[in-house]
Amino acid sequence: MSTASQRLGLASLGRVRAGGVPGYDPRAIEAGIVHLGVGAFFRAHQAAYTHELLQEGHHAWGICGFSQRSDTVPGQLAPQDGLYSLLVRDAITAPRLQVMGALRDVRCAAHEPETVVEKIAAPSVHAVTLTVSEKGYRQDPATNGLRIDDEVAADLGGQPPRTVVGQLVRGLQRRRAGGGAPIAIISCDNLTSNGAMLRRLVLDFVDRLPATERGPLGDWIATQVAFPNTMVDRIVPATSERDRAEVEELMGLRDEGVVVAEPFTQWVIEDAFTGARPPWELAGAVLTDDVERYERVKLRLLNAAHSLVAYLGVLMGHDTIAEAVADERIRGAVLRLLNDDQIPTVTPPPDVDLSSYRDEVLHRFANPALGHRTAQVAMDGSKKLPQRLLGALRQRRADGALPRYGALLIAAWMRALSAERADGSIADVGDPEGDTVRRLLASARNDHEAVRDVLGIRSVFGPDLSGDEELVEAVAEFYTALGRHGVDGALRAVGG
Ligand SMILES: NC(=O)c1ccc[n+]([C@@H]2O[C@H](COP(=O)([O-])OP(=O)(O)OC[C@H]3O[C@@H](n4cnc5c(N)ncnc54)[C@H](O)[C@@H]3O)[C@@H](O)[C@H]2O)c1
Ligand SMILES: O=P(O)(O)OC[C@@H](O)[C@@H](O)[C@H](O)[C@H](O)CO
Repeated sequence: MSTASQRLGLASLGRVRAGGVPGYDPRAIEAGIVHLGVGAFFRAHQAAYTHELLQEGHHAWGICGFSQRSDTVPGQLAPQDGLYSLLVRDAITAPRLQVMGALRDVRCAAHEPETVVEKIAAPSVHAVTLTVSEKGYRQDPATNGLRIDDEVAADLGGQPPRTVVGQLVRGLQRRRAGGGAPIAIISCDNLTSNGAMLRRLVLDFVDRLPATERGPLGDWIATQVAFPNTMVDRIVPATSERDRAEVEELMGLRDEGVVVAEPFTQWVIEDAFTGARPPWELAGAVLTDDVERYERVKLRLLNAAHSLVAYLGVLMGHDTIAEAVADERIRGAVLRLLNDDQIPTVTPPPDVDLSSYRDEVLHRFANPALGHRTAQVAMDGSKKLPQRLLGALRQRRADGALPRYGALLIAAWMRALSAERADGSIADVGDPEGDTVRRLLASARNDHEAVRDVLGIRSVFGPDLSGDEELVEAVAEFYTALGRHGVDGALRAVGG
């Protein structure tokens, strides 16, 4: 019974029954890193690399983490002194459990905006890492600059910062005023050129400040603040109550902050720093001048395939990615998407063989122990498809090819946002453009018009795709087939 177990924490660390515990004293660690967005991925990825550094004696690199909006994670971790366990699961071996001690302080930025600013400004901090999801950056796809909504406007007006970019700029502003030690801001979200994009948003915010407030801040950021691009990879599903119960059983202590991950992990970081940095290469990270090619392979192969598995899986009633990819029809479609439409658009780095990469991705998706839900991967498609699919799709169109499986992926996303369940209600996988898409679908006179209208959402599809008649026709064909004959019918149509 969970109520009988003592909670994981510094005082109970000696009673951990199974699994590794930190080989360092977490109380002796200094927080040289600030992290924004203490979600599941960060705890299984960047914090796990950092934990390895601490194991090696690099004790200046603990992490002070901030959740952005809700205090759920601080509520789970603060009573545990920042300790949590990582449960690594694969199909064959028994799960491996490790208690992580890198997170030395965890707070909610919405409740303590001033503390975020203070920590970013602290001279002992040399890096800020971020996993705030695609949405968290508030990029305006039309301009590639910042989308000025009410919260950004409030941050620009000098309110305690609520947005990620506002927090960064106010922290950097204070840092400069306090001596101006260089720092690295490291986006770890699945976005194309994530570092360059974040730098642009930060400088855009600075440009919009009143001149008296701005001063030479922009010039200082341009020279003293590094925004390395990164490619991050590890499949980390949302933690379930079953995961927590399993860890409690194994460890003999209750851990509310458990994260679950696959064994595979990869972190490629652009070697472009202006000051001290954590030596993450000691934990297996790759520092390179060429992140772009790794990132493109990952987004266009792994993430695009993930989205297709997720949407077809949702439509066919498969709850998990592993179940969906075990379905030969979905697996076949994913292989065609990769072979026909995506692989021709990437030039891999020298150490990556695309066929092996593709096969490994499918093998990773098939991991039945992860329980990664199709609905989780399907969420926020309008923010993900541009990175995963639309760049490759435009490239194929410029080459004169019609990426039919890419068109199927768009049609499946549209259907997943609007599919009718058995009880007549409309499925909603969660997407910032969900209401817009459903409104456009409801008002169109036919499927062709519906697709043209949806591809006319410029913030997702840019100014060009709704005018591509051949593409609109292909998406409409699969959209109709999905509606009339289900996934099987659409796969027959796309294969023909
Ligand atoms: N989970 C994975 O397998 C995985 C793998 C590679 C990369 N990533 C990246 O990490 C991100 C987070 O994934 P996760 O699994 O930790 O998800 P999660 O739901 O556990 O955490 C999401 C984090 O993003 C923050 N966030 C969400 N919307 C925001 C908004 N509008 N403004 C500010 N912050 C916001 C939340 O506060 C939370 O800290 C993904 O979006 C992706 O870019 C995840
Ligand atoms: O994290 P998201 O929501 O951007 O995308 C969902 C998954 O495709 C993604 O998290 C993958 O699991 C991950 O990118 C693997 O490294």
